[in-house]
Amino acid sequence: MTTTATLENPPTTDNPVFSVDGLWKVFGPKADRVPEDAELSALDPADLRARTGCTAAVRDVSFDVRKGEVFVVMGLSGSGKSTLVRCLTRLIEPTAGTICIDGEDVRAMDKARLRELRRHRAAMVFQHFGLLPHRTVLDNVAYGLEIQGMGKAERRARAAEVVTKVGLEGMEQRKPSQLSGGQQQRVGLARALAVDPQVLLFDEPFSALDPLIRRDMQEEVVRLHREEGRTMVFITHDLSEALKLGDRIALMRDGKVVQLGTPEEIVGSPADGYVREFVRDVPREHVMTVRRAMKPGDCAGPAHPGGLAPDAVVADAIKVVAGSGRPACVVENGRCLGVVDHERLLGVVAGTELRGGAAGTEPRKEAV
Ligand SMILES: Nc1ncnc2c1ncn2[C@@H]1O[C@H](COP(=O)(O)OP(=O)(O)OP(=O)(O)O)[C@@H](O)[C@H]1O
Repeated sequence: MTTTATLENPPTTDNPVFSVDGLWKVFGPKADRVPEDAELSALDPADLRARTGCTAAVRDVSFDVRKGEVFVVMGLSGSGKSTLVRCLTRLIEPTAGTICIDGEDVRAMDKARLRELRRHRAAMVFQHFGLLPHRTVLDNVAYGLEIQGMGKAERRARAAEVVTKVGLEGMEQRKPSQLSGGQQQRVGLARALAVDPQVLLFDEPFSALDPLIRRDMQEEVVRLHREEGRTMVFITHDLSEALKLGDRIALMRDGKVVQLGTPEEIVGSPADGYVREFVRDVPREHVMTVRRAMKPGDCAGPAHPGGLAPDAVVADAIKVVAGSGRPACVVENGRCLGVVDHERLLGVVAGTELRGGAAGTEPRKEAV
């Protein structure tokens, strides 16, 4: 389920695109006092509401979005996902904390700078695509460029390029009502892409689509990400979507980030009982990699049978091991990093490799 595709520009840890620290968004009367007051800020949501009439939609959240990654914000309805992502460009005003984009303080931006941020640097793709009904596909896609003041010929040429990129070639002159839901969503995506933003912010963009079209669109995002290495922040309440798209996932509950990690870390080393329950039914073999499943160490043989890449998922390794009837090597740059056999692979499927309490990305314990 994970995106193991090789990126031309893999995510980097230096110079995050967004850097968020101690972020709070409290709705309700005298919201400002909540983050400042140790007693109030420690209350659970129901008690806080009873005491103050306030809802803390985002509670003391800190994270970086790295350049080139797909950063997924996941959680159940009401956990604070939309509020958090809207705070990034101040579509919702944060109550406390800091937000920087490329080192620039978003909370200190004036109106003009904010407009520039939303138009050029961090474009949002909404669930309801916000298409203009009387305009053609091409003009809808060109709309963001028009707002930026780009001339007609230039913006139409640019829009035509992006329309092709999202697979809508030949539909340029249609109106939105003449498109399917998935095609409309592609127009919304193309419109955001046309302005060539540094970051794309997706707010549950595919939740209204039927499952097959949804899968198509997910693959489209994976493809765009692979080809362009564009930084994306993606909200979803759908775990399989999060696991499929995310390089890293922030799992939210009651306004807090309860775990931030790769799909493999979240599924393989849940931070607490809530996360464990959340990921209980995930087919682990589609998420866990052989790097984690292998017995580390060179096989000492000359041939390295199997030749699995370290990021191959266990499901693929099972096919290799079952096909050959013998253990397979995990190989990187011609070097054997370790070996997986059927026992290790089954241990991952069964979840028994967690026994002994593996945590974070530490080497896992022996399968039993
Ligand atoms: N304008 C508002 N005024 C008061 N409370 C709000 C407001 N907007 C959101 N909330 C509350 O903040 C909490 C988080 O809402 P938010 O919409 O961010 O959650 P979400 O995880 O995006 O949910 P969903 O998946 O249903 O969209 C909820 O309890 C919600 O009721």
